[in-house]
Amino acid sequence: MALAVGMRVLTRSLLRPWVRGPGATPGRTGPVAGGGDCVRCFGSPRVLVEPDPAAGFAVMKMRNPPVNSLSLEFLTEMLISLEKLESDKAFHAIIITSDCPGIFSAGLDLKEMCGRDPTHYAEYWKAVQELWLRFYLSHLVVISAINGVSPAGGCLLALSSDYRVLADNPKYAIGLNETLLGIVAPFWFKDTLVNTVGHRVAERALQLGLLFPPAEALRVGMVDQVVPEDQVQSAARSVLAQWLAIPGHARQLTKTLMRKPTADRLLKERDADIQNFVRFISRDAIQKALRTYLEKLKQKKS
Ligand SMILES: CCCCC/C=C\C/C=C\CC/C=C/CC(=O)SCCNC(=O)CCNC(=O)[C@H](O)C(C)(C)COP(=O)(O)OP(=O)(O)OC[C@H]1O[C@@H](n2cnc3c(N)ncnc32)[C@H](O)[C@@H]1OP(=O)(O)O
Repeated sequence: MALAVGMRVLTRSLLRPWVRGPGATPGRTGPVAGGGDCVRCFGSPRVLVEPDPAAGFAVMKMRNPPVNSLSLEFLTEMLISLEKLESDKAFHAIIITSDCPGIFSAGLDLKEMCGRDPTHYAEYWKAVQELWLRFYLSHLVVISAINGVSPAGGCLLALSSDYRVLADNPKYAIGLNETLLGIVAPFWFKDTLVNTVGHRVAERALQLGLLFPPAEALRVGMVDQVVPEDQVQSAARSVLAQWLAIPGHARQLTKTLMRKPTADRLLKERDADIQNFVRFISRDAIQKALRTYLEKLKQKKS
C-alpha cells in the first residue's frame, strides 16, 4: 500500500523529461556520458533513461552514488522507469547499466535492513520482491551491461536480465555473497541463480558466498560475455540486435514459459516470504552481523 502511494507520488513528480550534460536544461538536447546527444532523456534523480525509440530500446542508467545500493527510493524509481518503458509500444528492450564508476550495484541497501522497525522491513522487502518480479518477467528484452562490481542484490538484478555482458576488470566481481554477511539468500535469489548456472555451481557459490571475477563468472555461466571495459556498452547494443531480430511474441512466450514457474513460487508465497524476511532480519544476531559488516566497510577506508 505504502509502496503504491509512494510510486504514485514519485510518478507525478519525477518522470519528467530529463536532459543531461553540463548546463543542460529540461526540454533541451544535451550531451550524454557515452558520447552523442540525448534527444529526450527522462527519468528521476537516481535513474537516467536514455531512450532510442527509433531503435526500439532504452538505456537505463543507475546513478545512486556512491555504490548504487538498492534503497527503497531507488527501487521505487527503477520500477517506475521500467513500467513507463514497458507501457510504451515503441520499446522492445532495455540495457541496464551503471552511472557510478566501478560499481554496477552494491546490492540491497544495508541501511534499509538495519536498525529499522518491522513495518519498514516489510515495506522494503515488498519493494525488493516487486523489482525482481518486474525485471524477471518483463516482456522487454533486458540486457545487463555490467560495468562494475555486483554483489548480492546487484548480482540478482543482473541475473534477472536475459543476457549479461561483463567488463573485463578483475575488480568487477559478481555473485551472491550473502553468507559472508551472515545472512541467507532467500529461495527466489537461489532459484534465479540455479536457473542460470545449474544446481551444483549454485550450491557451492551460495554456501561459500563466492564473488566471481570475470573469467570465472564466464566459465560458470553467471555472465554470457566478458569484453574489454571500453566495449561493454557497444557489446550490449550488438547483442541486442540479435535478440530483437526474433519475432517478439514467440520470444516473449518462450521467456514466460522458462521463467513463470520460478516467479510463481514467490507469487504464491509473497506474504509468507515477507514475514520470513521480517522475522529473520529482526533477530538480534542478524542485526549485530549487519552492523559489524557496515562497520567493516567504514573501517576499510581509514
Ligand atoms: C532459514 C531462514 C531463511 C530466511 C531467509 C529470509 C529472508 C532472507 C534474509 C535476508 C536476505 C537479505 C538479502 C540481502 C542481499 C544484499 O544485497 S545484502 C548487500 C550485500 N552487499 C555487499 O556485500 C556489498 C558491500 N559493499 C562493498 O563491498 C563495497 O562498498 C563495494 C560495493 C565493493 C564498493 O567499494 P568502495 O571501496 O568503492 O566503496 P565503500 O566500501 O567505501 O562504500 C562507500 C559507501 O557506501 C556504503 N555501502 C557500501 N555498500 C553498501 C550497501 N550494500 N548498503 C548500504 N551502504 C553501502 C559504505 O558503507 C560506504 O559508506 P560511508 O562509509 O558512509 O561512505
